[in-house]
Amino acid sequence: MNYKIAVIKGDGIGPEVVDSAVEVLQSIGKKYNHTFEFEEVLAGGIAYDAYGTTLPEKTLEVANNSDAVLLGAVGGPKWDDLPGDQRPEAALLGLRKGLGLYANLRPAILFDSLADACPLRPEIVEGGLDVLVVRELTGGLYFGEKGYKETEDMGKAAYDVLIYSEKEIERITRVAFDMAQKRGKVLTSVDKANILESSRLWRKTVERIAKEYPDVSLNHLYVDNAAMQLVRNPKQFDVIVTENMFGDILSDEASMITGSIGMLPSASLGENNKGMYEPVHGSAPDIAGQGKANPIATIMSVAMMLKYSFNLSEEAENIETAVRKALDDGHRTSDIATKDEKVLSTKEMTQIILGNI
Ligand SMILES: NC(=O)c1ccc[n+]([C@@H]2O[C@H](COP(=O)([O-])OP(=O)(O)OC[C@H]3O[C@@H](n4cnc5c(N)ncnc54)[C@H](O)[C@@H]3O)[C@@H](O)[C@H]2O)c1
Ligand SMILES: CC(C)[C@H](C(=O)O)[C@@H](O)C(=O)O
Ligand SMILES: [Mg+2]
Repeated sequence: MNYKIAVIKGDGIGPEVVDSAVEVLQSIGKKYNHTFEFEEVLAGGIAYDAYGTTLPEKTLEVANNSDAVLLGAVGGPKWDDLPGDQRPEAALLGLRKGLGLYANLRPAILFDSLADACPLRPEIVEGGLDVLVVRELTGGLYFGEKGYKETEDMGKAAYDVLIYSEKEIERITRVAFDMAQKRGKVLTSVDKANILESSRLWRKTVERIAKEYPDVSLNHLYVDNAAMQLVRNPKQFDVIVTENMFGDILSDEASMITGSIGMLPSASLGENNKGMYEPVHGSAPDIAGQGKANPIATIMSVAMMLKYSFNLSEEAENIETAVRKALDDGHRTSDIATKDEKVLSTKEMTQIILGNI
């Protein structure tokens, strides 16, 4: 089969980790006789420098006309002083909204051989860890009305509105229940229903949808407690569903349990098979251009692309097995290396994984 992939490398370590993932896709293509056609387009700071806009129309058009999108990361100190709607990060939100990608899957899996890289005590993560964060991606604080206003006695103020409709909550809840049904059948919905009106609607809606999934056990946690429970006893979680901002924060926290944020992939999905695949981490300006970035999050993101957008489960598993073997054989980038382990560069780790495909 022929698959068209829009490639958006972005800023910082984005190009380094995307190059690794593209090589992995090419190798899978050769092995299984698929043609992956890549079209590179710009978004983020690099697009701002080239065209004066972080999300050129052509980028959205190519993304829309592709079977899937592969994205590195956007942003960096160079563009931090731009107005909010012109920042590189706004391009990412534009892509998510523009492509209708409301469901963000962020699986946090602790590989056995990385137990040493996990900052939690061994007995807390014994037997492995496999948590899926299902993050709502096109609503909430990120997309509500925002702006500035003058107050009477406190001077200038800024605001971001947190708004969720029932429909938005229903569709992400269904995605989470569907996922839980295929996994451990436990769903934890995370909100702040003791304070936020939007969370009270969230909880009520999740409970209503739960009636369609009697085989899945549902529980609710407030987000502050969920953040604590993730480090106290992460094994209690199977699937977590939550709104945009809480999901952003909890998935970074979950990533560290897997050893490093450099390990966590993601899939952003909508109503059809088209998805955008990106590592959970950012552009890591502190290590950009040094060949230090861990490419595994992006490589595992293309495994998710094969599974969710192209329905190529065997090929996806081949990538997962290749990554697992590289780790089992003791290969480490700097973020997951402990003590005296030899540290590999981005390219060296990629070569090891390619050798396992
Ligand atoms: N999806 C995205 O495009 C995305 C996501 C998060 C942050 N950002 C942007 O990235 C920039 C930097 O943000 P930040 O520093 O808060 O978060 P970050 O994820 O870029 O980096 C946090 C820390 O993790 C390390 N790290 C991240 N990815 C790594 C990898 N693959 N291998 C090894 N170490 C890795 C970094 O070196 C840094 O110390 C900001 O402009 C931010 O807005 C973009
Ligand atoms: C860069 C930023 C807009 C983005 C988000 O908050 O969604 C990032 O942190 C992520 O987790 O993908
Ligand atoms: Mg984030």
